[in-house]
Amino acid sequence: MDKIKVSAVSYTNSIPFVLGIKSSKVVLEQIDLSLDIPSDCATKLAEGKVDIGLVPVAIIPQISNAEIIGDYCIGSDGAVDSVFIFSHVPIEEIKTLCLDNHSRTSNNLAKVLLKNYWKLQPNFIKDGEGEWDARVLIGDRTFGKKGDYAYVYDLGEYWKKFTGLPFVYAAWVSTKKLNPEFIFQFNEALKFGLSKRKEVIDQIPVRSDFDYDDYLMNKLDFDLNAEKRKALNLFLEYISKLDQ
Ligand SMILES: C=C(O[C@@H]1C=C(C(=O)O)C=C[C@H]1O)C(=O)O
Repeated sequence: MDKIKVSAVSYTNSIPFVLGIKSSKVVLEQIDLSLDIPSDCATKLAEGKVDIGLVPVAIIPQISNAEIIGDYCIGSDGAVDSVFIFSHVPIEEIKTLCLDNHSRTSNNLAKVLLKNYWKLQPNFIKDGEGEWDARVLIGDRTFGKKGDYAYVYDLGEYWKKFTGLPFVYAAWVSTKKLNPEFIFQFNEALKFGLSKRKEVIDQIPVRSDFDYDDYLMNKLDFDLNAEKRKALNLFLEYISKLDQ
């Protein structure tokens, strides 16, 4: 039987999921797993190169037959500590915001908040396209960087201020009709990985400028509950009203 192709995010936030998957013999023998930056997870799922991806939620409307599977996601309820607008000037003075080429969700979250919460209209550029006074940065590349910028805006925190809701950055999405038994086993593997977070943290070399324990245990919130689904639908609605 053909293996189910799975792409997961290659960042620290996904280590518990990956550990859970790798610990499940029954899941492992049914899949081919690759680890990719979020924008590549998205492209691989959109192009049919994988059947399941831990994909940035912003791309879900562009994928036909997309179905969220399981009970877990990469989310936060307030500040997440790895999704930022880093700026050299106060937010209302930003002229050009450089987007993060690893991201799909957080680039859109920045656009949604700038338009609807801060009521601002800066220019947006891709990395490498020119000068900027502020940038979106996500994932491990943000660790230890907060001190490098005069103004730091955690987008999970501002989404919560704006809507009162938690946020979903990435979810497990499948494009293939999967056997419910496999989905159950996959979900159990994710749950097991999350239960081993303390062990995961013990394996990561300590750094003085980033608190892995606080990040994986408190800031990230992996439960795809009803509030997060509500937030996800609201976010997708806001994205549909952006002039892209
Ligand atoms: C919280 C995060 O969630 C992520 C943010 C994503 C995005 O902006 O597209 C996609 C996947 C997740 O890794 C993060 O990477 O810091």
